[in-house]
Amino acid sequence: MSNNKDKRMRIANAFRAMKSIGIKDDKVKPVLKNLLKLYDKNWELIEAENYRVLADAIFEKEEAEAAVPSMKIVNNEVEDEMEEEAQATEEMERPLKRLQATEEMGRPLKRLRLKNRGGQSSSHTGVTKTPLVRPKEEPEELPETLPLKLNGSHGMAESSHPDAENTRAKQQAVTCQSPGKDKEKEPISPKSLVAQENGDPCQPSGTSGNQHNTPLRTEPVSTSHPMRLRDRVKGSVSPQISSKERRPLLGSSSHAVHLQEPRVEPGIVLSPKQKSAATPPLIKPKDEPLADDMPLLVIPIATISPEPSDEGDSPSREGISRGHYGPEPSISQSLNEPGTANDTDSLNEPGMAIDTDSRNEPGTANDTDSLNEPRNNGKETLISGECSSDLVIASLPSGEVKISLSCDGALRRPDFHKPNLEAVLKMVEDKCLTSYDNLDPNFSVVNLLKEMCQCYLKSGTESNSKSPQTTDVAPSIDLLNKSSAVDALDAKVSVTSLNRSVDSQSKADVPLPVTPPSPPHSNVIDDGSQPDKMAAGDDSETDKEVQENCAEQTNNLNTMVNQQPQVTPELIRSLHDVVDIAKGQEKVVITLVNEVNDELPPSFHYIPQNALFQNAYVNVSLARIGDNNSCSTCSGNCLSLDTPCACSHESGGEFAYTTDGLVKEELLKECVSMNRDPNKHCQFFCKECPLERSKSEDVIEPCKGHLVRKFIKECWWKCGCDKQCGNRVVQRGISRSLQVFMTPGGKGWGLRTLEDLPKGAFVCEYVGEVLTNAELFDRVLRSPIGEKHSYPVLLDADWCAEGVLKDEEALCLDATYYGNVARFINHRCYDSNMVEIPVEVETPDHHYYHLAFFTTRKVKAMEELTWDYGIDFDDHDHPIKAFRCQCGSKFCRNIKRRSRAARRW
Ligand SMILES: C[S@@+](CC[C@H](N)C(=O)[O-])C[C@H]1O[C@@H](n2cnc3c(N)ncnc32)[C@H](O)[C@@H]1O
Repeated sequence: MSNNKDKRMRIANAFRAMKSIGIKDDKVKPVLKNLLKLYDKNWELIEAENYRVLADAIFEKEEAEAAVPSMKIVNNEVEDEMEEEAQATEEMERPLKRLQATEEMGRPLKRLRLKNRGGQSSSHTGVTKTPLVRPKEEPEELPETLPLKLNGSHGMAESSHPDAENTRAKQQAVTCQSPGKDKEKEPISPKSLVAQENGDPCQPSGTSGNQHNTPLRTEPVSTSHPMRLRDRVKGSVSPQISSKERRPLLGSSSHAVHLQEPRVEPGIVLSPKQKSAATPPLIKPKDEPLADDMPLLVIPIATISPEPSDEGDSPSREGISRGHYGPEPSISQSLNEPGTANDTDSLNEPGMAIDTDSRNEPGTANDTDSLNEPRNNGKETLISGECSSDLVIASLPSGEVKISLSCDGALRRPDFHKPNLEAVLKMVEDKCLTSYDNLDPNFSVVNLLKEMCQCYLKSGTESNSKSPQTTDVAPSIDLLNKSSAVDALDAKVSVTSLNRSVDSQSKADVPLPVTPPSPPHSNVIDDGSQPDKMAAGDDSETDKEVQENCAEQTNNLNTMVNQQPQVTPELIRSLHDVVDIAKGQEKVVITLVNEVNDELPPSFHYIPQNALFQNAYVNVSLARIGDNNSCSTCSGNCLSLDTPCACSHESGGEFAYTTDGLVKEELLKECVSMNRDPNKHCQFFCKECPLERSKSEDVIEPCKGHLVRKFIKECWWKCGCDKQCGNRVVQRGISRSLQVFMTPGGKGWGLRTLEDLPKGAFVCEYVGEVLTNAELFDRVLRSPIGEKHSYPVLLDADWCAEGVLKDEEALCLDATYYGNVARFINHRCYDSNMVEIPVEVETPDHHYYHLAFFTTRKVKAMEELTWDYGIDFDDHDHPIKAFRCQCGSKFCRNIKRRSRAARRW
């Protein structure tokens, strides 16, 4: 990448990063310029910690501008001096637009390689029984880059001509029978192989010897379920590890932008799970729409609670907010007792909202309508001697700080009516002015609170190495004590977090979280009905379960722990990510919530589209797309044509999507059935399986079989239709409202929908780095002990197209370091509510395709989205131990295994 391009890219990325946390471009520009100058164009400093320096500088500039109006003049002077930066600035918008355009087109961010290759085929196998998969026709134009064909002895694909298909079908051991019958017949071809690693960290779980001994089992038997590449247990992997140096680096002169071997930045390594912690409810109300520019999610950072007058009991020293006058509550009491305020009615000062509300359900800092029910059905009674009030400060990563004041004592008075907020403030100011000699006559509570926010932010970011109990918010406390606002609020102030401290001492002090982990079945949100019913789209049982689960989820929102935060850069960054883990790269904001423990958002790079790693070879040349693979004469929406255009050939002459953008029933059913009952579907056995070859080139095991998958083919660049054409669904990206959340059932993070989804709806694509299998194996084997590789997916849906796939053609996706929301989708045995379907977009070459998730039935808002990884829990010999499945499905394969084992015992 040239310097200029690099620079433009970095500028664009900086803008993008800021945008993702709600900072507008015009705010970024001058600050970025100044920083570039200040750091002598050292981008690393600016990019570090997700552009923290830049974000801080923008915040500081805003603060300074509020206080010092001449700030802009300074900037102008700098601007004059920085001719070169000005030039760079002019270019800032362009790369952004270019990037956006690229992303909209749904293609990988990188340019793909052009190089000769062997064994290519543009056609799908004709062996499938299903009408939706048709042989594709060979491109009419033969580009220079058209790969060389392999010779027949390797069983290579030739063309989609029926004869050729037949030939290939013969060359391939394609079968619709149990794979166990055929696998032993497959020749092992060790010739011309170089030594490869042993160990099998990523062997698909459906490929065990066990499996072949039990061909009638109903579990998936092919390797086409990518998630069978299991989490690796380091110790169990053979030490005879090969290195990738033995593999030639192919296409090193390629135009593709290659990712370097990613490193997980030490600064964002997650802290171990704090089992006894609970985080605040970060969720927005499910029925509120997400705003594009301003996420509605409020992230409660701190509660400032009036302390009881007895100083000796100060909870601030314990890192625990009491939030009440009167008897000291337990932590769990303080969660649900009055003490934290919601913000319903606000007086919106610029950049700050001060909310006073005495009607809200205490204990919640979210502005969640569903939680704002009056207590006791609105009938409040005065409890003599009890009075409490809380001040809650919540901040959005965009910089907006929200302060909520809850006056619980008022709730208890039947004669209470909501006063005018301005009058209240005026009263407070007057009181302060008359009570204190040394106050500035210009003193105002609003300014005081503003200051408090600033001090809070500053102290939070400066208190890394200090004890969270005492130092995080000391400046705020000092400020308030000095300014007498404490008295104005008729209380002293302690500051606590709604999140849990990672400090060991407070761990000991703080009770266990209030949200207990659910047993496997209690967290089942998906339908647990009979498979046939599922396939038939019977959603009635589902609805009931979903409602129950929604109620459960909503109830969980009421649970919140007032605990001390350790405000670290990691926490700050993760809070940024909480608002939109996609960092503005998707059309929708994707929030993240953790109502279960204090685990921070995981560390990975969000990418909205696949990115090539090193050796993976994907040919997307336009020349490969022939007239039979595109509809150049179409215009507008292909789905509105009387006669389906050429792009429907792949799916048997009719489009895969309905006019509503949903996958058609028949195709959906077929794909679901393929996962649920793979033995009923066509499987094929490679002459020389790339997967086995990746494991060991010394002794290549016979292919364990792959399902012949059905493809959806979408219109693409050579087509005449427009971007809104109904045959372009996956390439338009995520459009549904999704949320990453911490599952209560021990599955870690999961993905859920915030809106009702119809059956057949596109949810998201599985996005990650495109690797060769060999690269993946190397990566897994080299990964540090304890680092889990839970995110690989095989792209083997059409490996049957050729006899021997070259290394660089047998691809997989790894979302461990770079990925999208799909990396959070958990597994559910058998009756998952999503199914993966391969989608052809930019190349007819099925070595590479998009793996898209579609709903298998109606899915209710707040339901967890799941898919069946196809894990074989009976594969005891697998070097990677499968996780203990907590899917909660009635058909859980792991539960069966466990109960079988118990019976044997
Ligand atoms: C693709 S990741 C899914 C996201 C993951 N839960 C996380 O927190 O990042 C796959 C990993 O999630 C966990 N997982 C997924 N489904 C599960 C299930 N049904 N039961 C238990 N753990 C599961 C396993 O640790 C698995 O290796």
